[in-house]
Amino acid sequence: MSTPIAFLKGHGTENDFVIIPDPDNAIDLPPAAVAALCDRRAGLGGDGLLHVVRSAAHPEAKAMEAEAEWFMDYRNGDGSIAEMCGNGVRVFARYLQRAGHVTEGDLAVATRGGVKTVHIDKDGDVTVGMGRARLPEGDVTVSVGERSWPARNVNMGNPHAVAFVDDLAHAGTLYSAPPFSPASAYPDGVNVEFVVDRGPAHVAMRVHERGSGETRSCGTGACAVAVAAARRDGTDPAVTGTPATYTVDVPGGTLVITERPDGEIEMTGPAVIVAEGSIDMDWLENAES
Ligand SMILES: N[C@@H](CCC[C@H](N)C(=O)O)C(=O)O
Repeated sequence: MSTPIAFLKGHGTENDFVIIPDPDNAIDLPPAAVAALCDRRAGLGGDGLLHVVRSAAHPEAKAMEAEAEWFMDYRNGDGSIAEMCGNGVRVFARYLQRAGHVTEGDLAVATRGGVKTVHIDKDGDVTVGMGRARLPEGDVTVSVGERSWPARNVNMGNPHAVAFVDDLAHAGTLYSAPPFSPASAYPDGVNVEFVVDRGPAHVAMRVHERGSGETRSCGTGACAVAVAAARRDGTDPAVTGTPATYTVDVPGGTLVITERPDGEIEMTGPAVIVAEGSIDMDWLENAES
């Protein structure tokens, strides 16, 4: 029998993750293994997987090792790779704190989207510096059934299409990815957010995530929504010189997003570890094949 490997389970506003601590990058995690672990019925269940590796031990992170000791090797629930996961990096930091690798305060985490600065409160929220949003030009239309809406392109390291709707129920079941046009708009796929207003600088969203389906939260998505809502409201901190803060309700909780005059975006919310255990390697090897 193969040696079991350790896992933890955590979530940030109910965007949930299987966490695999692997400082030396010794565990092979092909897409089929990730998908099996994230399966909610036959596996552990998760929107995605956080592979916790020292930057020095991972070829994609080696160049960041001087800035950040740890690399978040993030995978979507279907096994695909994504550039960035905003809730994931907050849960990743909470894991490092719990494992004793870091204490509360500031730390740097390497991601495929670059090095991110995270601030951990001992028993409270975790804040991440998400970098700047890019707002590529281009008209995109997102559809659900007979309804369609113009969507704003927002890139937070990963691609988002943000559509303002009258009612979040109009997004339907979101069992499959909402179609968009032109079809060439997102050659690598896209995360789609549906947004309604709740009050001044306060919105609510649902999201269909690339590689995971509908999730109960998406951190990069919440940042994309906050920026799209601010621009729609005529607010641009780079112009006013004043930070803009938006509250974004997601089905799994609330995230608070601040965009500063230099364009840097910070996101704050809870990050929780809920369980730890070990994975039966015979099961995993069978599940992969
Ligand atoms: N849930 C994440 C985003 C994860 C990546 C996304 N599905 C993609 O493929 O870009 C978040 O909290 O940002």
